[in-house]
Amino acid sequence: MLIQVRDLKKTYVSYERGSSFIDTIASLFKRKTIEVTAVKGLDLDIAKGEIIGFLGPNGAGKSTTIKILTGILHPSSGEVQIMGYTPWKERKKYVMNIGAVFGQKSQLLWDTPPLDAFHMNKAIYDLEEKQFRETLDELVELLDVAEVVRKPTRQLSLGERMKCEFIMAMLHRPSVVFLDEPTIGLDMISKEKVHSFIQEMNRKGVTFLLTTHDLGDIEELASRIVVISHGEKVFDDSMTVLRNFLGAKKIVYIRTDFPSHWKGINGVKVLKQVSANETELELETDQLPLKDFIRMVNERFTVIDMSIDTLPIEQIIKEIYKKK
Ligand SMILES: Nc1ncnc2c1ncn2[C@@H]1O[C@H](COP(=O)(O)OP(=O)(O)OP(=O)(O)O)[C@@H](O)[C@H]1O
Repeated sequence: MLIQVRDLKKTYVSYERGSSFIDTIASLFKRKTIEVTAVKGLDLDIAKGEIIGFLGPNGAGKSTTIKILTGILHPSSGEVQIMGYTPWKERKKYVMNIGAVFGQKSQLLWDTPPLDAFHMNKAIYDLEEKQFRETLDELVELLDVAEVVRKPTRQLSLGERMKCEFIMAMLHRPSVVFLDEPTIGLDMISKEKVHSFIQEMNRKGVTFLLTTHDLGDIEELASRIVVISHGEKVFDDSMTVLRNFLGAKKIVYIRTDFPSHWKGINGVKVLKQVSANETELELETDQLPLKDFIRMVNERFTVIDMSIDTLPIEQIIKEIYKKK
């Protein structure tokens, strides 16, 4: 295993501050502690080459976990082994092997071109000139930013800047890359570019842990989904299993030549009567298999139009969040 997390716990301890003057004075003598357990015994195994979609509602403990895995934060207890390193113990050596991209935080320098920041990283990571050149040329070509990297960062569009953030994170050829909301604020085309870049890097063997609230990122990229809620893992499996989480449900839109009636049919629920002849249905295929449903529809109605979809992933994730 490339990443191994065992019974990871993190409790933050803070002190309650009084709101009144008297409370403030009193707190100088006796401070009331507040404990928040952000991560409550997390186990996680990630193999080389996986792209993990790491999801959870606000306050679930995602950032806390990522901070521990990148070595920024010490856990309260538990073990983490990433490529043989314990991140918070051997941070200097460890960071040579990892990269990170934060959608909301820049690693570039505002007033200078990204190219200067790339050279700064070359010095920090002590990269050989030849390797640095080769990697830089490859990344610049892949992301199509030959002109962009020469302009001051403050003049770049968000999409251009994000591409440069990726170059910054990948120059030292890390094996594991942590992505935190890497497509936040990007338009569809820039998102696609970022997605295909991540996929290309993944084909070359890079493992990604992707934290995002954007389910488009997850659907496009993740080979496995890990969901945490209130500091505990509530789901860890493939996208296929996730899609079947609420049972084998399908959403059927159907337009018939005359008004259709669905009352009393086992496994069929009307979600929306779009118009007299158009209906949106939820089909429970455990109770009424798709082939039987289609046969029944053909016997009863003349179908003008029909579409059959899986449940929207948003709905499934919402149910998983509620699980805890
Ligand atoms: N430095 C801190 N001191 C005290 N409590 C903290 C601290 N950092 C985080 N917490 C608390 O720990 C819990 C988990 O927070 P965390 O930031 O890890 O969640 P998250 O899943 O990343 O949320 P979001 O999606 O909103 O970024 C929250 O209840 C939060 O208030």
